[in-house]
Amino acid sequence: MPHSLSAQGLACRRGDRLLFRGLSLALGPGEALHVTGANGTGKTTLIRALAGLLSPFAGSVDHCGTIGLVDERPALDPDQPLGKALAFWQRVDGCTDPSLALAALWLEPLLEVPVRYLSTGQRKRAALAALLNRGAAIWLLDEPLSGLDNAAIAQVNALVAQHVGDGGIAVIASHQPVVMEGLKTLAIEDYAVAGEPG
Ligand SMILES: Nc1ncnc2c1ncn2[C@@H]1O[C@H](COP(=O)(O)OP(=O)(O)OP(=O)(O)O)[C@@H](O)[C@H]1O
Repeated sequence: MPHSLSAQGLACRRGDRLLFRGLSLALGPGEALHVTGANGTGKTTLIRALAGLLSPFAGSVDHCGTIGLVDERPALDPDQPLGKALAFWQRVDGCTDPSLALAALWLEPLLEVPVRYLSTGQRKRAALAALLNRGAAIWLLDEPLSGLDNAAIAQVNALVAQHVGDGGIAVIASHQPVVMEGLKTLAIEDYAVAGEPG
């Protein structure tokens, strides 16, 4: 069955506040969506709902294909050298050749460095390498460009474009511009609940 990700009539609340409602989307192979919105409007909440980590208040999410999530939590053991921390996920994800991901994100010189010593941008690149190694069809990326320098931003844009060009699906929540042909956009404010400031 082809990969897909969809949401119907989604409403999500955090605490006692309804953030958005009536949000529907449908993505198939080779489609990408840029989720935009001011701080606190619910981009992270939407990504977590799409990942199945948060139950929506109303509506539903369906997907077909493996999900790979990158968010502010890199899920890499801070006490391990980067190479070992990544190797843990390589075993979990059944990745036999991490060399492409390490090269694509310029991580080879950092493999002996404990994760806790990595800079913000280096840590983000490491999380993206783990995503590449996962081989997931559906990428859910929450602020994947934050903390990255210009070269890394260009590289991540290229990697996402390549993933989508290869038939993958990507949802990218980002304040920064995402450069990709055919990219759809979802402004989360369009689904904000009236009288509920962000
Ligand atoms: N566990 C929680 N309990 C209560 N409120 C929460 C919780 N987590 C988040 N919120 C609130 O929900 C709102 C949406 O948060 P969310 O992280 O989804 O926004 P965002 O659009 O991703 O923001 P940003 O651009 O700053 O990353 C915010 O007002 C936030 O304070």
